[in-house]
Amino acid sequence: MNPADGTAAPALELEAVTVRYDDVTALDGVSLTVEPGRVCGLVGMNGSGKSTLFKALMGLLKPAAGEVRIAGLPPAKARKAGLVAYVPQSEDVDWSFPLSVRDVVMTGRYGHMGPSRRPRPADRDAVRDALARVELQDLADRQIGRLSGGQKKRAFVARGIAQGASVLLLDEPFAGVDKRSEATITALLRQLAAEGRTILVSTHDLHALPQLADEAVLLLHRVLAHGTPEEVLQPAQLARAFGLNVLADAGAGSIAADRSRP
Ligand SMILES: Nc1ncnc2c1ncn2[C@@H]1O[C@H](COP(=O)(O)OP(=O)(O)OP(=O)(O)O)[C@@H](O)[C@H]1O
Repeated sequence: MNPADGTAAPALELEAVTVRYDDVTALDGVSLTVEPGRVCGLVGMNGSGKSTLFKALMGLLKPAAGEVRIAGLPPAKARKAGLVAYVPQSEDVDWSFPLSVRDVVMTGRYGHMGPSRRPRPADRDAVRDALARVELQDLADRQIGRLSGGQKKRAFVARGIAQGASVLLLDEPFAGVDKRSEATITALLRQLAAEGRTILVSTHDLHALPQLADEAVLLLHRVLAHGTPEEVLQPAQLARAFGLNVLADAGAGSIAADRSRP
């Protein structure tokens, strides 16, 4: 809540945020506001700063300048309060870790447990409900690495649901995922937003953006455009974000920029 006027704070707010890795400026004065209950698609070429933006929102990277707030709170406080959940890129997860799907979802409850981390009935109920929500209840005992790409993403979304997060950050949930799983995850994210959660999701699938997102951001270290998916997907905007090759692709009936990445 905004104490000044009693209105709800934006779900996500960045104000002139600059993040540097030594001499690389990954984010350069990024300002962005996303209101509660929205799905916002984050689009940009490889290296444009999307993962850095997520890490800044999670408080994992400290901006050299500017301010980040989640539901009006600094990221560390929002994270401690369990308000924000992160679904990382698949490469950033050790899938050989000996945890079942249920165990992974249970880690979302740690903030609700005491220091012993012993699950109580309320924690088990929350995990069961979250698994049902993403339709993974039948695979709950399977080792997490033995899921398909789409199922792994759903397990992490379930972790965020069990946590009770109001903001979900998803870094390329559709990478390496087939079209059917992509549709399932899209429908799930839309339902979660309809219930009032806020979703920021990076994606390379520009064709699917209008079905996925209420609004979109085009990033190239700065915010090049922020508007409806239709506004953001204008060829002139895409050319600025991706270079001219995307225009040639669009002419050939494909605007899925750099999907050929390894
Ligand atoms: N740990 C790091 N040390 C140095 N430079 C980094 C580091 N992480 C990212 N960068 C650089 O910061 C810039 C933004 O990287 P980031 O990973 O945020 O991009 P991205 O849009 O998520 O890319 P991708 O689509 O490939 O995941 C790039 O130039 C990248 O090389």
